[in-house]
Amino acid sequence: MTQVAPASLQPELVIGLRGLRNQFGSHVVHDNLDLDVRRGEILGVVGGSGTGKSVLLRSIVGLQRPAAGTVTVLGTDVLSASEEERKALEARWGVMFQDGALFSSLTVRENVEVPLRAVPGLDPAVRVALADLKVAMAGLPPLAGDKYPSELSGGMRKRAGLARALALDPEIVFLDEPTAGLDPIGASAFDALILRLSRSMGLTVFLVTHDLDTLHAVCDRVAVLAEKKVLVTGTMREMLDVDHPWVREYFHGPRARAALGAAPIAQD
Ligand SMILES: Nc1ncnc2c1ncn2[C@@H]1O[C@H](COP(=O)(O)OP(=O)(O)OP(=O)(O)O)[C@@H](O)[C@H]1O
Repeated sequence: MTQVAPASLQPELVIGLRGLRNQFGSHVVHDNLDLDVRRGEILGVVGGSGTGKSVLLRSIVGLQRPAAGTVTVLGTDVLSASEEERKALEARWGVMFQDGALFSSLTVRENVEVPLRAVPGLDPAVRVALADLKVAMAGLPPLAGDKYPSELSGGMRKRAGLARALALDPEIVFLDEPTAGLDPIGASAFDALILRLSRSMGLTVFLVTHDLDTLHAVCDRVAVLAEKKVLVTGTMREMLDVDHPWVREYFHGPRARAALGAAPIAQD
């Protein structure tokens, strides 16, 4: 008999996608896609190139309107939310895009201040102090706050993008390929930072990645995009038993074996 955990012990869902469909003209990217994300977990979203990982992220945060389906985030139906509800919701999540998506004419501190400017009645000196705190939390040296994005390395720009995503103390952060373009040492430092922030702040992390080392090092669960939907979700260990050509190739290939040998594993 299946044992059902009492409601108080069941993980709280912070994102629920049901029957999601995304298409561009006649090109269907997602069809009848379902996905749940639990509070406090780090979920890695993987899939072949063009399977729609970024489109999925964009449709959750409201940058891409799905053709069908529902998107529920923190209990709010995103697609039918009023402007006011959406604004309230956006204050509870942060997004870090691949290149950091920083404003080039603003310093790092000023970039991090941008979301804080929406907080009514926040004293400018407090805003600056909060921005400096987020810069430090993202692992940047204090002087980085005065620099312009063009003066930073790629890894530092990513950290600056993360600092901005953390500006409003979000409950969820969305990270689009955070380690792409980083050298292996920079990438593992970024992995460690994500893990530390998630565990210490109870952050839920929705992480699009191709990086097997990242999956091994930080992800509690993995969701595989294939055949226009989330084909399977589970731990890295569970992925090894999935009988699907792409999943087998990805999780059993030479790169996967190297990552498995190299990385400390965050889950069983
Ligand atoms: N604005 C757009 N207009 C038309 N087609 C788009 C648009 N955005 C994405 N697509 C298409 O949707 C598909 C999925 O794109 P997406 O960027 O989400 O893939 P991905 O899984 O993130 O790929 P990669 O791993 O290469 O980054 C691709 O075929 C892409 O060309």
